Amino acid sequence: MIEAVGLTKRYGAKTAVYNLSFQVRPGTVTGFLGPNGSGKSTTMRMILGLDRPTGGTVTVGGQPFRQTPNAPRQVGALLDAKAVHGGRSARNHLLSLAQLSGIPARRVDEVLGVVGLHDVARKRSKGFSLGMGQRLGIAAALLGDPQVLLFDEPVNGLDPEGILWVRNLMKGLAAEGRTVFVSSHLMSEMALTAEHLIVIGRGQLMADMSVNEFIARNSAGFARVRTPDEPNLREKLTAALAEAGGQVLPEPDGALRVAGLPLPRISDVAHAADVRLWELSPHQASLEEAYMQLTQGAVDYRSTADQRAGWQGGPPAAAGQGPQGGFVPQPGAYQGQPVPAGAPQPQPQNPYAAPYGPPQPAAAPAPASAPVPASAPEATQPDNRDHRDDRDNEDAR
Ligand SMILES: Nc1ncnc2c1ncn2[C@@H]1O[C@H](COP(=O)(O)OP(=O)(O)OP(=O)(O)O)[C@@H](O)[C@H]1O
Repeated sequence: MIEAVGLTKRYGAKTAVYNLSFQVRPGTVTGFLGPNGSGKSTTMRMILGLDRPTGGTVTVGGQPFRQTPNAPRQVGALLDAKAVHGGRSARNHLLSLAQLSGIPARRVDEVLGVVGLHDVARKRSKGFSLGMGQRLGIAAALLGDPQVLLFDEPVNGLDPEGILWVRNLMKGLAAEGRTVFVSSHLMSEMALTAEHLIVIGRGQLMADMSVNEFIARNSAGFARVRTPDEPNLREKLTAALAEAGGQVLPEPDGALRVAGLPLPRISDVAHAADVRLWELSPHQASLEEAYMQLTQGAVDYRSTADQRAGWQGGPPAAAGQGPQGGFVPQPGAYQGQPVPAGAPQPQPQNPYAAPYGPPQPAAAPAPASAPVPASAPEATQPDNRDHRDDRDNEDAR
């Protein structure tokens, strides 16, 4: 298990990570998400003892990484796949790592087989494609057969087959009871790979919960409604639903997406308007939409075009798209419980984002593991990173 308590990292005036507390448990893949510059790599480097925290602690298996006996056999990591001596062959690169940690040479050939690089094992890695480099980095992480694995953007540069391979590898490692902590920007991929998510924004914890709970809390549900294909029925229903307080959007296939009204109310409104329904189904947004919603205020770098357009997150999810591309009915407004008048609103999880979508019925209270920091960290400074000047990085070398 990885455990961070009050983890903080400052680089001069810049606060990269602030008061971060979380646990990464064995037996599941835990996704680590956050916008660019939110502190994911810094957190991973602190877990691995490569950066020293300014405050707080982080342990792996109960001990700080630097005090872990025979650490490469306990913890494996892929942080930067390019951090390889390009003049060496893949096999020699892994052999040198194995020798440093007392790992037998036969394990090198094993992991080359696992990552599918056996045919190019004797080729110099400087000729490797991005995807091959990622595979070599993953091989290095697996070398010590560790119980704890950290992967920073492991699918970077991989083709669809490689992405599928990484997904199955991560799940397989977790199924063996290992702790697997993986950062990624690919939401759809995370939805398929991770069961649990830790989301940070500007160095602070924003969410620590299962993928399903994350989607349920951070995206508004909606209903898909379809009328018979007869003149004016759709328009008539649209007007009646809007009158009843619903937000109605046309779907490309002729159906309507309705937010803000429970399913029974939609049915009653349609009945009163004398419109027959051919479809009335509950839907939930995708992980990507939920993520955009949660992190929209915590993004450091955004196109000026997005700012001019008042960008508020991604486009609505494709009709009926759940996290795995399927339908995900959620408890709430669309599952038959009427919304009581004056019902308490859920407490927003997100310290940055404004509420989005229609009001939802009262949600379960936020878990203790997802606190909103009481005080904001120092103002974000422009990215002026310079690893050459960073003493912690010098220590690590
Ligand atoms: N050595 C350093 N010196 C100064 N600032 C740094 C250093 N390392 C990181 N930072 C800053 O800390 C913040 C967090 O950076 P970090 O690389 O951890 O984010 P990230 O979430 O991994 O980003 P990305 O998704 O873009 O890789 C950034 O604003 C970055 O500029």
